[in-house]
Order: sequence, then C-alpha cells, then structure tokens
Amino acid sequence: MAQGLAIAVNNFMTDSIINTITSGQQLILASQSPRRRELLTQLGYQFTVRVSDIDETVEATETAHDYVLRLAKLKAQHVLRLLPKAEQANSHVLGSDTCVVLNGQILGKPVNEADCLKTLSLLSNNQHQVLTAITLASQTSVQGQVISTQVTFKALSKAEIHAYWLTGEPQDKAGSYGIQGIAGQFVKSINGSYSAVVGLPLYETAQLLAKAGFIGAINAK
Ligand SMILES: Cc1cn([C@H]2C[C@H](O)[C@@H](COP(=O)(O)OP(=O)(O)OP(=O)(O)O)O2)c(=O)[nH]c1=O
Repeated sequence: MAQGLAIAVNNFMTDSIINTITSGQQLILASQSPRRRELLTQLGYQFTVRVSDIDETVEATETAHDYVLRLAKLKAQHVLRLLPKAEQANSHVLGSDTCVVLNGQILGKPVNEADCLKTLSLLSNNQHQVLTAITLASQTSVQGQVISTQVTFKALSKAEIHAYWLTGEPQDKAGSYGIQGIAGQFVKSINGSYSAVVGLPLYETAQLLAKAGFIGAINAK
C-alpha cells in the first residue's frame, strides 16, 4: 500500500491524494505543465496537481511583469476557489506563469508554424528576457514574485526553425522554445535562473514554500 501510494504520487497518476505536512496544510500545484511538476518533485515536496482554467489575455496597458504576476495569482486563486470549502482552509496553492519578452513585447505560445517562425526569427541572434512569476495562495494570504532571466540566442536560419517546429517541441512553450530540450543548442548564454526559464524557479519557490511551513527533501531555510 505504501509503495503503491508513492508510485501514484511520483507518476502524478492521481490528484486525489491529499499530502498533509506537519502544519496540517496540503500543497497543491495549479498547473498543467509537466515541467513544473517535475521541478517541484525534484525538490522533494509532496503535492497534488489541479489544473487552472483562466483567461490568459494580456490587458492593454499592463507590462509583462504585471501580466505574469497577475496570471500566476489568478491560477492559484482559481484552483483554491474550486476546492471544497472544508479543504480551502488547509490548502496552499502554487501558481506560476512564464513569458518571453523582447523589447517589452510579450511572446507567448505559438498558435501555428508561421507564429513560431515569427517569434524565433525575433529571438535569433538576439538577447531576450524570460519572466516567470510564482504565487502561493491560501485563504488568508497571497505571496508572489517575478524572476527575470536574460537569454541570448545564436542566429537561426528559416530551415532550422522549420525543422525545429516539426519536432513538436515549441508548440506548448512560451516564446516557441524549450531550453531544456532541443532548443538548448540555440542558447549561447543565460544570466539568471535556468529553472525559471523551464517554468519554476527552484531557489525562489523553495524560499516561498519554506516561509509557509512546507519542507521538501531538505528544509530550504
Ligand atoms: C521559455 C520556456 C518555456 N517553457 C514552458 C514553461 C511553461 O510550461 C510554458 C509557458 O506557459 P504557461 O502559461 O506559463 O504555463 P502552462 O500553460 O504550460 O501551464 P500552467 O499555466 O497550467 O501552469 O512554457 C519551457 O518549458 N521551456 C522554456 O525554455
């Protein structure tokens, strides 16, 4: 039974297992992203996953910084509100959002190959920012922050971008690339948090969770 439980958590086969920590609080990750699940697992936290369903439209006047922070908050708060009332009081929900920014312009996930080509042509032989926000929401508080990382790409040819599109990797990723995958070879340098680019900044997330009383494989404090 204990082994079965561990396998279920490790494989994220279920989101119905409630992992209660010493403080009596359960941790929930509000994300459909397999990368975020893997990164949080890497630190040894026990958590369940619930997917948020929010409108991700950028508001006319908001900056990229305000946008990712607002979305990370919305994702966490949305999942918290969906919980049964009795569970809300003993839950903390972690939400996150990542976007790629070039000269203030937000480059989201590609809608098709032409969009991917447009985005990667802009990133080619250029430096951009990746902004990732993390938010931890409970019934009584919402804590969050934005982590900014500079990434420099080599020059990309049209043929290379086409071949990359065909791999299927860019489709579900902000800025049309995954640094942890094939696109790792596009990256000449990075200044900041690698895990934040992948979707969940490990240092800042561990600090945030430690403040709320959550302990992973080791205590982050
Ligand atoms: C830039 C970059 C982004 N990404 C991913 C991280 C995020 O999953 C995704 C950005 O989209 P998000 O909207 O931040 O996340 P998501 O839709 O995948 O998941 P959810 O909203 O449910 O949490 O792009 C990479 O995996 N590698 C990269 O190098």
